[in-house]
Amino acid sequence: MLSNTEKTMEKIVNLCKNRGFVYPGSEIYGGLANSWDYGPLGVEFKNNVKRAWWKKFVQCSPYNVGLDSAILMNPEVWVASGHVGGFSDPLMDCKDCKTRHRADQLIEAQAGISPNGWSDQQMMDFIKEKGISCPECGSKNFTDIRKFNLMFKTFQGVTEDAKSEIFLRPETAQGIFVNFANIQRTTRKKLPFGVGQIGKSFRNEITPGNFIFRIREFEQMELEFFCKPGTDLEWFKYWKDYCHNWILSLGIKDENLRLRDHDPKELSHYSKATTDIEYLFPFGWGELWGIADRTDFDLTQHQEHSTKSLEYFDQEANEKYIPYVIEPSLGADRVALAFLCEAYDEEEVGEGDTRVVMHLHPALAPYKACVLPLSKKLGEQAGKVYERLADLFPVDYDDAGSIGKRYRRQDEIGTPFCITYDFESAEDGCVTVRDRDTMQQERIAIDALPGYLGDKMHF
Ligand SMILES: Nc1ncnc2c1ncn2[C@@H]1O[C@H](COP(=O)(O)OP(=O)(O)OP(=O)(O)O)[C@@H](O)[C@H]1O
Repeated sequence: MLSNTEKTMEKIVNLCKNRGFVYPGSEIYGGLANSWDYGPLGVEFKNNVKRAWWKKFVQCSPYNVGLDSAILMNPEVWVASGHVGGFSDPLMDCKDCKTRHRADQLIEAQAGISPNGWSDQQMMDFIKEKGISCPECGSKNFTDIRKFNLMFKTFQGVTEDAKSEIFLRPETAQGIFVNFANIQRTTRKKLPFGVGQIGKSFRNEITPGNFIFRIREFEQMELEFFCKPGTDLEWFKYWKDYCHNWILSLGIKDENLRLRDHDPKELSHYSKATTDIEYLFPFGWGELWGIADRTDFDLTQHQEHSTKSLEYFDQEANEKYIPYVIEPSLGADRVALAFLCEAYDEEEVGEGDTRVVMHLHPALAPYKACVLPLSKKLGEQAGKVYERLADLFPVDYDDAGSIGKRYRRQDEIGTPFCITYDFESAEDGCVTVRDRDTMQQERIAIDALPGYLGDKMHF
């Protein structure tokens, strides 16, 4: 089994392009930098990632409900949230090769420390003092830091003036905060409760890259969990463990994960505690999931700016207060990339023979099984097995080439089971099921297949 540092992004990206997981965006027009399209396998896979999140964070949680709020919001929302004034990255240009960089990322990459919470001046001083250099040309000749707002701006309606200016949301969370009172009133939920949402977000990133790790149009899976002030640190721990377990249960190894607590100097001014769950990508450690205790900051801001009360009446305590919020925020594309990196493997099978295999958890695999007739003559009966299963799960059908070649094609796209219909199948009502990971085969009754596959998808 390859370790994560032995895997290369090049091989993973090529597999994704060649097998229809992810294509470069607008490719026939020469592409659009850092935009990607999910192909036939990619859309199934990414939907499975989102479903797996929804299942555990909304469906199975006794506390949480879901929401799907609009991408375009009243611009005042972004004033209240702090995004208009503060959602910017520290940008620096290399005066020699003219490349553009994020000062915080240069420090992190070259000095190995996180400058979260530092002022621009502190970063500039540090860069000069430690001789941080341009990763492209090695020069130390940088411009001063300029602030660059990451929100995409456009216009609503026919007039393109300041009054019709509108933003594409840079996070889904604010849609939850502005609906807090609606949701609480209509569901009659008592604290603690949470609201989960999956949706597109847009950030005009200065340095996008590393395939789908950092893109300008991406999807987030966010939970805003509202609780009584004073209970927040307990819930912070609860959700941190819950997130960690979710990711382990879908096949990511703990050795490729690290939970990094922000130290007090690094914390945002409104946050009491923040932990990032980081993953060891082939290009190094990267943030996967940000989990933060945001106190009552967001609801207080919206209460002030909207002048609508966002207080909660606690019947038991007979008091009113603004709830505290715990926010676990995860990028769907970013965690999809982590699952792809984790799953990718090249294995020796027999002398001088290797196979490429994606060990995706069955819940995430684009196809749960592939039905293979041993001979084309068995196509009609095998087709019936396929139809029966296709009604329940996404499954593939392949009758081209030798069984060995067909297995390899399915291994490469992560199909966990290959189901061979052979000349005995009509008589004994059974098929041979081959397991992708162990390559072991077992004989299973056709009638038992739905239950067999269903059990394997559990996590
Ligand atoms: N440009 C992006 N492309 C893909 N996913 C993203 C992007 N920006 C954020 N995310 C995802 O959304 C999550 C929450 O967003 P958050 O604002 O906390 O990120 P961030 O701390 O700004 O990330 P980074 O430091 O990597 O820019 C991140 O942990 C990540 O999984």
